[in-house]
Amino acid sequence: MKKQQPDEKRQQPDERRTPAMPDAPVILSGDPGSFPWSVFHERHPKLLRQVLDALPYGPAERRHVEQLLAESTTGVLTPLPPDAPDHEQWLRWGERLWGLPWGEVPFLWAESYFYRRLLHATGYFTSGAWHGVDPFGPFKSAELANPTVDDELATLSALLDLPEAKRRAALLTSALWGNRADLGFRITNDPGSVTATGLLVDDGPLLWRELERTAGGRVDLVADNAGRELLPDLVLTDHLLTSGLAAEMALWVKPQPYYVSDAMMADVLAAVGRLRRSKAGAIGDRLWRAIGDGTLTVRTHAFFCAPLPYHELPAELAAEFAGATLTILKGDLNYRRLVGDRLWPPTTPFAEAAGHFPSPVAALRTLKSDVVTGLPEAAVRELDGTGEAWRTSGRYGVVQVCNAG
Ligand SMILES: O=P(O)(O)OC[C@@]1(O)O[C@H](CO)[C@@H](O)[C@@H]1O
Repeated sequence: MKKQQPDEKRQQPDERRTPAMPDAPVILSGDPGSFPWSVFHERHPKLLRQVLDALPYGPAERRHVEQLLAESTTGVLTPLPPDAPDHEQWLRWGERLWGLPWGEVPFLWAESYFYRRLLHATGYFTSGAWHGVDPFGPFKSAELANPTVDDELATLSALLDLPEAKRRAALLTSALWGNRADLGFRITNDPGSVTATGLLVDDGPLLWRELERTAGGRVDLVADNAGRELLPDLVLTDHLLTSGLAAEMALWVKPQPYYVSDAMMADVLAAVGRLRRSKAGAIGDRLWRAIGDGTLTVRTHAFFCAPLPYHELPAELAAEFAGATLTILKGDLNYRRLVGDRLWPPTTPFAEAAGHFPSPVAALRTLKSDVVTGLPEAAVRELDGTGEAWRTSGRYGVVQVCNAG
């Protein structure tokens, strides 16, 4: 008999919205040598060292961070303390998982919980001096302050002068490859050595056709990383609004620090401010006004830091997305949550894995984890033949669309 995977035991909240998931194995992180194992045993130790170097946390916070590292690499899952504001919520999310070694629960679940525990260790939710201090804040600020960002913004601004077809392709390309800029990924990958090589699926033309077909509606963009990824996302947002392809936009961000550089409201404000002080100042000013008059709403929800796939969207969030003419999901983690963090055969049709989403959906994603769907068989054969870690190298990307009319 097949061994039951931990997240198969959990009751699905709404069977009507949850298609029968095929039997692809859920990704776990306990296998030495696997990518998820390296995240816990190589990436996280470096990350925690950088966090402790970047801010003068006191002995108690430092001790808690060291304890988290030990627990998440060699220990078992223990719940948040009872006075944590989301203690009950996590107890439910982790039902039947508490007490298991971290490597034996779904990778997506364990990574999400790691970031939540880091906030606990650094006092983010505890009343006291460190309350509300983003442990990744120094990295995010340093990235935006980098003088090379000025050149990138000048280039992005110049895209708007290109002829329509070229402009569209360039805007998507910038938003897509901007996803390589995530700070978590760069902890174990030298950005200089990672050159983008290939778009494995390009549904870009279909995406623009869908935007034209539904012009005048509300387009949602589920952001991923702050800084260098969010800047091109904002330029794309501005274009969709000024061109009339979207009458309104919703930009969904994380409610709290997560996966190192994931964008929160504070990061949106910092990025818009950075745009306003650059050669792309006109774009920044338009976005500022759009936020002010409600044409662009920045939104968030606790579910964006939940350890669950989008098959389990809470009803109120599913209803919000159902009102979008198109939802654009950025990045690797959103992709994992959209299709389910499973070892799908890479030729599994994207629509089969993503068709449950409440609106037409487009994924702009650089491949930085094992999950992938919708690839042509010949491409998979060729990539496998290279011996390269193509699923996790950040050198490949996809633009995939599903549920379009
Ligand atoms: O969502 P993002 O920012 O594109 O990527 C998140 C990421 O860095 O985190 C995971 C490993 O920690 C991988 O799935 C992926 O590489």
